[in-house]
Amino acid sequence: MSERSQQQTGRTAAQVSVPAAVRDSAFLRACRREPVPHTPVWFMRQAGRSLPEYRKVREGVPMLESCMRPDLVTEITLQPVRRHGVDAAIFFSDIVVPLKAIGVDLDIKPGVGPVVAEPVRTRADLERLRPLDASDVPYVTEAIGMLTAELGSTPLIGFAGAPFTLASYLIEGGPSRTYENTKAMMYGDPELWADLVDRLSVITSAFLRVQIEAGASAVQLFDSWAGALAPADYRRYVMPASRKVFDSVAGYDVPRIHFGVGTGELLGLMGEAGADVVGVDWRVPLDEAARRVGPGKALQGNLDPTVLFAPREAVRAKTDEVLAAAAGLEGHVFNLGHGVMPTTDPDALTHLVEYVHERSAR
Ligand SMILES: Cc1c2[nH]c(c1CCC(=O)O)Cc1[nH]c(c(CCC(=O)O)c1C)Cc1[nH]c(c(CCC(=O)O)c1C)Cc1[nH]c(c(C)c1CCC(=O)O)C2
Repeated sequence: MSERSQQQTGRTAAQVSVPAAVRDSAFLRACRREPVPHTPVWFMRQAGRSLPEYRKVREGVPMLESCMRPDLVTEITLQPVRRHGVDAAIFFSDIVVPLKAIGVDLDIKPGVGPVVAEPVRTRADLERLRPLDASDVPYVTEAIGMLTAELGSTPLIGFAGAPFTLASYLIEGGPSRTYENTKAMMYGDPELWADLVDRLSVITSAFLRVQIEAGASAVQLFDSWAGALAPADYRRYVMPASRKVFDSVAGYDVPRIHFGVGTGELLGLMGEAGADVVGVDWRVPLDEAARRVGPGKALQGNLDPTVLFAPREAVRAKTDEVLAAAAGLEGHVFNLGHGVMPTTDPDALTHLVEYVHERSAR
């Protein structure tokens, strides 16, 4: 833990404690690979456009503004917990919120995603990326305080974007399918690239620590687009920065989850970067994923989110396949292989939570 954040809170990592009832939840037990009464379930993007109550409270409020209003953050985070009975809440925010908080000119465009006004391409551009401090994101601390009071024994997952995925938005200026400018910097100016992802690791580490110190009892590092990389390039250009993030929160009693899409070839390395739980998309069955990740780590996943558009019997059959592949794992957190799609029927999600609980009850 940095001296700076110790000064801010007057606490050391060992003094930030998770309440016993939260610590004993099925979700946190599964993350620690301990026996569970049932397989815990939560969904990436469980809060959001699939829920009519979300669309209602978001009416007329831009995405980034909603992330900065503790009353809205609290309400939106709680909505899927109330409706679906999931085993964990995920803090409502976005991976670009810490960048916005340090003054990067960006917006989240509906249906598009994050768009950066002036993409980062040169050494001079790096100067815009100063470290983040708890005082830059007071609304995060406030919202998490309100949330943990409401959530009782339900754990709250904090999250951040990993350096590679954040760098891709900053360099491309928005979403990309090819990451051509990102890779051009990575291969063409490795020193500039290393400086960029190092700065991002400092920002991301601070953002996760703020959430943990405010009461988040697990953290997920989203390297959503890392699947665009070959393993050797991931190891060389990305893993050191992600490892730095995981190391910076290693002293807390809080599991660290790492997730990306299309990362079948990277699962071992993503575990090695410092995760306690490795997230798996739907392309690799969980028993095979466990072989790739190796012992000592729990897995999270991995129902294809589009399965929820099929009839109930098909959803149940595909869920049984996931549970069967996970049967020999040391720890399993049920999730989708990527986020809930906005057009998903919310009742299908509620049914899925009930079904996983029922089928996995021990
Ligand atoms: C890549 C990424 C982003 N943001 C995030 C990631 C990593 C997760 C992943 O791989 O999907 C992380 C994220 N973004 C959001 C959450 C909330 C918590 C949750 O999972 O419920 C989380 C965990 C809210 C959001 N973030 C965003 C929305 C939609 C905005 C809206 O409802 O108006 C939500 C609910 C916007 C956003 N922000 C981003 C994208 C691609 C989009 C979607 C663009 C669109 O389809 O409109 C960047």
